[in-house]
Amino acid sequence: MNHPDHSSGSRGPLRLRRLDPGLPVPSRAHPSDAGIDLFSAENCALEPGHRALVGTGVAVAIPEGYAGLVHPRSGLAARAGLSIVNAPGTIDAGYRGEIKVNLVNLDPSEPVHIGRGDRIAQLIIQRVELWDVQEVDELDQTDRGERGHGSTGGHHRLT
Ligand SMILES: O=c1ccn([C@H]2C[C@H](O)[C@@H](COP(=O)(O)OP(=O)(O)OP(=O)(O)O)O2)c(=O)[nH]1
Ligand SMILES: [Mg+2]
Repeated sequence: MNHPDHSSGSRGPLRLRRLDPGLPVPSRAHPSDAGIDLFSAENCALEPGHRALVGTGVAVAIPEGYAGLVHPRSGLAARAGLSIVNAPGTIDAGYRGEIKVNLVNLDPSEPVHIGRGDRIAQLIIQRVELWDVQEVDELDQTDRGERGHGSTGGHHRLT
């Protein structure tokens, strides 16, 4: 069966520069995966609760109207407690610097060792709408109104 190629559409592929040619070009592990896996350009050790801004050795040119979101990888999260402080990190369309990942070790007792070349995060490119902001005196009335932060209940065994 033929599968149409939705990988790049008419906008072309994501343009990426390797700032560190010793690392492979980031790619999807499977053709239909959402995330492009990003490599660590560094070796680092993270003690429990500690964080580090880790380079990926790549810069990208995301087209206007899109953003890059840097998400954690679930395997490393489950196995080692590795996450990202600002998950998901936002890569603006105009940004041409190195993508960096603010890794954090959420394991309570074990350090996490990151090796150069390890896949530490995944980049997801999403369409975004670029809204202007207009200040107003009144907002429209809705059923929810100002109720939030658990106002609908449903937290098992919490008051
Ligand atoms: O995980 C991340 C998040 C951001 N960035 C880069 C790309 C992004 O376009 C830029 C700014 O990110 P953001 O707007 O989230 O940070 P800020 O603290 O608001 O910085 P700025 O004042 O530069 O906008 O930093 C990364 O490399 N990795
Ligand atoms: Mg900003």
